[in-house]
Amino acid sequence: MSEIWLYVKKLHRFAGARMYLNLTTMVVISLMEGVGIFMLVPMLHLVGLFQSDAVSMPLVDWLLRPLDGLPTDWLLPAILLLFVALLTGQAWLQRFQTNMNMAIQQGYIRHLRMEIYEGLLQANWSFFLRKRKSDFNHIMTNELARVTSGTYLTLRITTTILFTIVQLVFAFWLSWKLTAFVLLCGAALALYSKKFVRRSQQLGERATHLSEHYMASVTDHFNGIKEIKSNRMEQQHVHWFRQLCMRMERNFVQFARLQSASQFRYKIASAVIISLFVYLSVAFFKVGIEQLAVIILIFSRLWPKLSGLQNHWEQIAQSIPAFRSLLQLQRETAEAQEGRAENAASSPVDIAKPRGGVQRPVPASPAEQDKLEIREALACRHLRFRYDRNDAAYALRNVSVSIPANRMTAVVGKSGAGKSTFIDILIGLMNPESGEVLVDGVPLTASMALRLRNSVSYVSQDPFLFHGSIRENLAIAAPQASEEEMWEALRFSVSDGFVRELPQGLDTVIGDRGIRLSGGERQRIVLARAMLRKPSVLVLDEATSALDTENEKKIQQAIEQLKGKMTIIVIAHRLSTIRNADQVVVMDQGTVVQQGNYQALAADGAGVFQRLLAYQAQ
Ligand SMILES: Nc1ncnc2c1ncn2[C@@H]1O[C@H](COP(=O)(O)OP(=O)(O)OP(=O)(O)O)[C@@H](O)[C@H]1O
Repeated sequence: MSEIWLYVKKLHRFAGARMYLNLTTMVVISLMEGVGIFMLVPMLHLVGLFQSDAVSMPLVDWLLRPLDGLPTDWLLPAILLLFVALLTGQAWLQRFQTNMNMAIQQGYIRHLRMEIYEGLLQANWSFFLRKRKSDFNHIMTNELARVTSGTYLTLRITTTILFTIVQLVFAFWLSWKLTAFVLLCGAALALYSKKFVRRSQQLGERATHLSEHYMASVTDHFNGIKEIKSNRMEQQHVHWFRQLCMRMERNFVQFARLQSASQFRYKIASAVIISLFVYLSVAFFKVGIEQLAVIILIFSRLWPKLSGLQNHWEQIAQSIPAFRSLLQLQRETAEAQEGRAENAASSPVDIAKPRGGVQRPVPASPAEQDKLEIREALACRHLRFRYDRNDAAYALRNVSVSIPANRMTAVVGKSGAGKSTFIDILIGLMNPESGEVLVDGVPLTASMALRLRNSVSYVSQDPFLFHGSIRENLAIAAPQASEEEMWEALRFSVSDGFVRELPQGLDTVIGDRGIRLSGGERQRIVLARAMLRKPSVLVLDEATSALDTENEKKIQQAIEQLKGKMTIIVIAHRLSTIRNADQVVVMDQGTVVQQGNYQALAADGAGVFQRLLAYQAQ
């Protein structure tokens, strides 16, 4: 339950006075409804249905006092007019409250979405290494919807309780004995219904687990659709998917059954209670017919609200696991914020939970565009790093390298040697377990790392393009870039030719992850995008691996023109591409085994580099 209150408090912080106005409006609406019910008595009296005098009813006397001086013939129209005015006022307020509710609810959803998304984007890279990406989709869609509807239901329960209290005050006024009797029955029913709430929570946990699984599998399957189709694995996937869908269906049906079973019992109980109630009123409490009519009216309005309360309660219990998942994610992202001082010392695997509530993501401290330029060298000393501290294997062991500014450094080595890990630490994406990164001799802090990355353009082995036009994919890196600058960047990456030939040129939509382009074309667009940022450090991690020799050569020449203007770090498997590097760093099993210029390393017969060259020459 504490999770729910945290989100109700968030709603309170978000909606502020509007939340109180909303609650107050609800109370006023229920008061008006109570008064409307009371007014039925004098109306029925005036049309001759009730024999006794209406003024024997408490409150009615007070309500009708303003009509005292009126002639008898005007009394009924006057009361009817009042009745219409009252119901019109109530309907207006109801409309106002519904609209306000919707505005608050939708605003709250947007607020939560933004909070989670910002929190995620500001989390450090180590956080993402531990997580399954589909879980974010799941939380941001399904779980967020469950949480917002759960929060809203909690508010509705609060207003229903307020409504109930107001109506009960009316009922107590009329007959405290009958009201106490109904309340006792209600309490007994609520106790009996606890088991339904418990079961709802269990089903909710299963629903969370299943839909998480569903989202992860669907994402995986469509990411791997080419393999599935090429290897004719459709049937296995369909069969597996059917099983999962059936489990989800069973879970939802079970929850619906649980709800209908609890409503069924409520309905039977209400029939028994109403019968007992009427019998006791007439046989024991000797309640007047007007009071009995009003009490029955009040309870007939109240009882569905009480059974609705039970229904809402079960739905809230069902959504508690979603509250937990969301809260857990927000805590973890808050803890993994980039720029937090403690991140500098923490490993990716031992993040502690913050005590108390969710922390508001702290915006990245340095100004967004504040760049950290390297004047002399980007270096590291005695770096050691493990992806998992429970694992004995180190991805980096005692790595010390200096990368001179405005020169080209190539990092080479066998697959798994630690090249990408080294670069990730160098640009401050991850923190080493021990050792340090130095920018011009100054140890890299968490906030410096953010500024350093403002100066870096990183092109990965797996180029990221989104479903949009080439222009949009370029502009995401440099929104202010002019058309001419875009073409210049495309010329650099030898992609201006093929882009010009596309049906809509720069405005051609390239499909999901750039699927309508070839692997090499995708790499070239991403390289152009990297250049548009006008970086002072360019990191190319196997960035031209999918290119044909001719285009790779052209790009290589273009990159060489950059020497002296920016710091270039190239990770390459094809060693012919790094012949003109100023420095080559050779890695093997997490350590730097050789360092020097290409020719010197190639001449070293005992070195790893010569063996790598020899393999490629075969
Ligand atoms: N996210 C991760 N979690 C756990 N271990 C990892 C992770 N990423 C890499 N490793 C391990 O760390 C070691 C170094 O990997 P890294 O990706 O840095 O090698 P690499 O030299 O860049 O390889 P490649 O040339 O194949 O890209 C490998 O043993 C790898 O299995």
